[in-house]
Amino acid sequence: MRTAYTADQIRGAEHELMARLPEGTLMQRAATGLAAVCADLLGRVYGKRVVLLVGSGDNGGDALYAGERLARRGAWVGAVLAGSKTHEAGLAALMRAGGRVVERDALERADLIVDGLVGIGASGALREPYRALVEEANAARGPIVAVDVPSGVDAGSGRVEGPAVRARVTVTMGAYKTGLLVDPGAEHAGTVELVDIGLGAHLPDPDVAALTGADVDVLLPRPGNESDKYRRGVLGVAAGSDTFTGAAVLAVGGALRAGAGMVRYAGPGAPVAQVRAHWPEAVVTELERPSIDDVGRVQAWVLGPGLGTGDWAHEVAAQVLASSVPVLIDADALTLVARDRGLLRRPAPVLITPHAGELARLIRADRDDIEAARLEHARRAAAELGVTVLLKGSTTVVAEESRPVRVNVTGTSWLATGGTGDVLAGVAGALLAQGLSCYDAASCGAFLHGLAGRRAAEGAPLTAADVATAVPAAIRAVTGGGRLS
Ligand SMILES: NC(=O)C1=CN([C@@H]2O[C@H](COP(=O)(O)OP(=O)(O)OC[C@H]3O[C@@H](n4cnc5c(N)ncnc54)[C@H](OP(=O)(O)O)[C@@H]3O)[C@@H](O)[C@H]2O)[C@@H](O)CC1
Ligand SMILES: [K+]
Repeated sequence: MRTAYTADQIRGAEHELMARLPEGTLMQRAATGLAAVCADLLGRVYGKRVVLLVGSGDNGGDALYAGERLARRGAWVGAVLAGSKTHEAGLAALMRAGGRVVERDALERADLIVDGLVGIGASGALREPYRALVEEANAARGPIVAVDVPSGVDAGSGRVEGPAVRARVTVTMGAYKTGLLVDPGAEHAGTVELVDIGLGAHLPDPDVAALTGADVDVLLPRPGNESDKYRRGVLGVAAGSDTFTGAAVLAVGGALRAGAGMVRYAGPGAPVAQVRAHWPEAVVTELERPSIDDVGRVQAWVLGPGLGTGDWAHEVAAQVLASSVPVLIDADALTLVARDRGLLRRPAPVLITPHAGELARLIRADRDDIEAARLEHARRAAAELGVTVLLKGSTTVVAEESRPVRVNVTGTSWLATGGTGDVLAGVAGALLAQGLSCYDAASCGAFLHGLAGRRAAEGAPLTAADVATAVPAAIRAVTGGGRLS
C-alpha cells in the first residue's frame, strides 16, 4: 500500500523527529537523496549545467545543499534566487563548492533544472516572480526535478491554480504527499521518488492510500476447491433498455471476466437478445413488466448502465434497492437516485460509481469544482449520502466514511471512451458478489479496470469491449496466475 499524507500531517511528524536530532540533519538527508536522483538523471555529472530555482524557505534549502553535492562532483551549478530571503547556510555551502548565483536566462541552457521554489509551506496560487520562473522552466529543454512537490501544486490535495511545474521526477521527502497521487497534481509530478529521512515511525494514519498489485493480489477472492458457481458469487445485473442495449452487454461482460460465479441479467426484450447473443454464459430473464421477482437469488446487484430514467427504470431501481444485498449504482440509476434520494435508505451497503457530472447532481455541487477538488467532494458525498463513492475520472478515487480515501494509480487516458464505465460497473459488481466490501470491491475493481485499459490500449485507442477482454490478463498480472487454485 502506498500511503500519503497532508502537509500538516507531515509537519507534525517532522517536528517530533527533528526534536530528537541535531539541527539540519533532516535537510542533509533530503539533499543527499535529491542529489542522487539528479545524478542518475544526468548520467555523467561532471561538466553538466544544473540550474537551481531557489525560493525563500527550506524547499530552497534542500535544492541548495543538493546543488552543493552536484558541484563537488564537477557540475556547473547556478542558483536563481527567487525569494525575499534565501536559506543562508545552504547558499554558503553551494558557494564553497564552486556554485554561483545566476540570472534566470541560465534556464535556457540547463541540462537539469531543480525546482526548489516552494514545497509543503506554500499557500495558494504562486505569486510573482515564481509564476514567470515556472513558465520559463517548463518551456526550457532541460528536465525538471521537483523538490518535495512540484511548485504550484497544492501538496495536500493535488489542486493546481495557475502555473505549476511539470516535473520529470519529483523527489519527495519522508513520505508521499496526497497531492502527488491525485490529479492534476499527480500529472505534474512525473515519476515520484521517495527519500527516507526517518519519518516513518512518527506518521499518523494516512490521508489517502493507493493499492499496489500486491495489495490487490491479497484482497482478490480465490475460488477454493469446494467452490461452485453459487459460492463464487452470483451477480444480478439490472441494466440496458430498448434504447441502450450496449451498456447491458458491456456490464455483463465485465462481470463475467472478473470472476463472478454466475451473472443473472434482467431487462427488456432488446438488450436481452443482445446479452444472450454475446454471453451465452449469463442466465437471462426477460422482464415483461418492471419486476425482478423472477430473477432468482443473487449476492449483489449492478444497477443502472443504460437503464433509462423513466417510470420503468424507477420501478426496477426501487425493487433492486429494496433487496437485502449490496448494490452498485451506476449511470442512469444515479440520475434516478439524485431525483429521489430516499431510494438510498436501505438495509444493505451501497456503492455508487459516478463521474463528476453525475456526482454534481447527487450532492448539488458544481461539476468544475468537483473536477478541481476530487478528494474533497468524494469524501463529502460519502458522508452526506452514507454510501461508498467511486468517483471516476483522471484519478479515480474511492471514499468511505472514516477510511483513508483510496486513489487509483493504474489507468490510462485512453480509457476515457464510451462504455468503459459499464465494464467497470461489471468488474466491481463481480467483486462485490464474491464477498468483497464496497470499499475493497471499488478500489480493486478500479485497479484491475485501469490495468486492463493499459493492456488493451498499449498507447493506442481502445474500445470498452477490449477492456473487458483484457480483465483476465490484468488479474493474472497481479496474482501471478499460478496461485489461483
Ligand atoms: N521540515 C523539515 O523537517 C524538512 C523540510 N524539508 C523541506 O522543507 C520544505 C518546507 O519548507 P518551509 O516550511 O520553509 O516552506 P517552503 O515550502 O519552502 O515555502 C515557504 C515559503 O514560500 C513562500 N510562499 C508560500 N506560498 C507562496 C506562494 N503562493 N507564492 C510564492 N511564494 C510562496 C513564503 O515565503 P515568503 O513569501 O514569506 O518569502 C514561505 O515562507 C519541504 O517541502 C521540504 O522541501 C526537508 O528539508 C526535510 C526536512
Ligand atoms: K518544489
